Amino acid sequence: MDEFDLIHSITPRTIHHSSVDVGIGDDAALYTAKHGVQEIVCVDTMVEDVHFKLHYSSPEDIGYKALAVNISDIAAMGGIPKFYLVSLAVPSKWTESEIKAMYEGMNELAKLYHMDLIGGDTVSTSDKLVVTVTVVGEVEKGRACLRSLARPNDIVFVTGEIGSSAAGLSLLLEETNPQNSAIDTAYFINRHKRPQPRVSVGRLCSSFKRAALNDISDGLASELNELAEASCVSIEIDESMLPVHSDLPKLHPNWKEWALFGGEDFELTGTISKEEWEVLKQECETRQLPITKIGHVREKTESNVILKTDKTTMTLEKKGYNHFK
Ligand SMILES: Nc1ncnc2c1ncn2[C@@H]1O[C@H](COP(=O)(O)OP(=O)(O)O)[C@@H](O)[C@H]1O
Ligand SMILES: Cc1ncc(C[n+]2csc(CCOP(=O)(O)OP(=O)(O)O)c2C)c(N)n1
Ligand SMILES: [Mg+2]
Ligand SMILES: [Mg+2]
Ligand SMILES: [Mg+2]
Repeated sequence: MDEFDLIHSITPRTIHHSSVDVGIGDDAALYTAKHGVQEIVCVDTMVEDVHFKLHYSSPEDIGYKALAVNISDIAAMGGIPKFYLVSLAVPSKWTESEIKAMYEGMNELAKLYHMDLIGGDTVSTSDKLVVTVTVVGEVEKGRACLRSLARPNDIVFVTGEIGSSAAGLSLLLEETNPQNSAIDTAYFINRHKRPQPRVSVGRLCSSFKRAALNDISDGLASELNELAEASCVSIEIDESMLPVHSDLPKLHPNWKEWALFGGEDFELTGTISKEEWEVLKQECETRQLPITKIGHVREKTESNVILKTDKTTMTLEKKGYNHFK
């Protein structure tokens, strides 16, 4: 396989945004930034055997998720994703058609969000596949949903459902073997392989006076701790209010661990004032975007995050996925 042929073959024929002055083909990309908006830039890497295994992930799945997790970070800022760059370290055993299939997976999402591939890098590696995606997006000036914007008495919410991705991973790794054949295991596996970034909810949140957001990559507990730390507040959530799929408890007795610490839900969790919550909830309902109140924000105490169950009240530690633990 020739590196230059590959680059040529993945170069988009059409560009959605006329603000792209130079895309793939020069030393760097050029685009003209707009007035009145802030540019958002984020990058996330996925590594074979750390983020996915090849025996259950197709090249399309890998490409899809590598872009999805970055779009999710743009969503968590309340922004619109616009451009992406892809850096690949590919083991020599990969064929050109497998690499192109990875781009097909990315393209599925890029089409949905009218995003343009504007650059990247390609190198060979002797061992595992490494995919790094950078996404550029934008948000109206001053409207980003920063982690530091939570205030006492705010409502704490989460979109969609949590724990399903971790359940899917557990099924894929055959750590969970459901006895109940009525459970749609493919649903959970799909939630793990094909997370749906919550751009619409992020955009709605950015239209309110003040909303804090974080996307759930490392797990709800970890992300709520980050929100509490960044805003110098404490967050109290109620276990009985956590939105989970009705089959999740049937899959494993430890399903609550999946919901709180599993991660990779790529849902949004955040906070908003009580008054604005009522409007946000209504707007989400109208658009059929699932969103659930799970607790509220308090003045800072020793515990950053407090979990209330029917029996106890405890500190919810910043436990979850951690690359160096
Ligand atoms: N190796 C690194 N060098 C510089 N900044 C980093 C590095 N790793 C992470 N960051 C920054 O630290 C912050 C938290 O990163 P991370 O936990 O990966 O966020 P997320 O979960 O949203 O992807 C982000 O602002 C990110 O850009
Ligand atoms: C084979 C395999 N083992 C474990 C996991 C679980 N896992 C890997 S990384 C991760 C956290 C999210 O990834 P990270 O690189 O921390 O993304 P970021 O927080 O930067 O968005 C989780 C839950 C997985 N997806 N695949
Ligand atoms: Mg990251
Ligand atoms: Mg994030
Ligand atoms: Mg992480």
